[in-house]
Amino acid sequence: MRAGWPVAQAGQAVGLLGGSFDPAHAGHAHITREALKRFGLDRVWWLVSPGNPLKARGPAPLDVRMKRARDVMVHPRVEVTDLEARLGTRYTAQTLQKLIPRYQGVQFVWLMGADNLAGFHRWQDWDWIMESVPVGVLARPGNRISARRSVAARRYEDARLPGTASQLLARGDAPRWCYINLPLSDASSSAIRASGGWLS
Ligand SMILES: Nc1ncnc2c1ncn2[C@@H]1O[C@H](COP(=O)(O)OP(=O)(O)OP(=O)(O)O)[C@@H](O)[C@H]1O
Ligand SMILES: O=C(O)c1ccc[n+]([C@@H]2O[C@H](COP(=O)([O-])O)[C@@H](O)[C@H]2O)c1
Repeated sequence: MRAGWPVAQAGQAVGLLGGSFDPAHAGHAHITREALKRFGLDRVWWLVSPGNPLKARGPAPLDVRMKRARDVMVHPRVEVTDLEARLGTRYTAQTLQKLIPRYQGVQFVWLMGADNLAGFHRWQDWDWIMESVPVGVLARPGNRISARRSVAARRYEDARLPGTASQLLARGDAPRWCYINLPLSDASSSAIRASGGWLS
């Protein structure tokens, strides 16, 4: 593999946290540490997106967001990556379609905050994602009810693991997903941008 590609061994469980990270903040670091522990993951890779396909506004340059992300997330089992730029993908399903065969034997787990579960059914090939990798959802202030009532939560109700069984998320076949409660962080990139505290 080319230098710069993250490394994982067959048999390991790797969580993928995709985001614009515009900018990365303490909430991202918090849910990442929780996901490592609660979902029994070996590693987490942050996928710093070249640009969210559903957002009209372009983000700050990728190298600037990567640098900030590496400053915010310092952990021996977490890697900040530009994998989507390397793979030439912007949609999550396409990213997974390229990543899974590249890392044979690695069990990927898609991670996201509850706000993203609420709108997950608008993602490209979202049901393919559900059928292909376990999904770990992390509570976020204000999104509990919309996530619970979402199209994805209702369609895949039978595939939901209770929060008390979260350690099993990566240890079985998709579809399986798990919503975990955790101490909430109200940090958000949009609030940081609105306060002018980023790139000013
Ligand atoms: N405070 C938080 N609590 C739980 N999940 C979060 C939190 N902040 C971000 N996330 C999750 O992290 C992932 C990447 O988030 P993203 O880069 O979009 O940051 P954001 O703060 O949600 O940005 P924005 O405010 O611009 O929407 C998403 O799955 C999002 O749901
Ligand atoms: O694949 C899609 O259709 C899709 C639609 C919206 C968001 N995503 C992914 O969701 C992650 C969070 O996006 P964002 O912009 O809210 O940080 C990021 O990895 C995006 O690529 C993916």
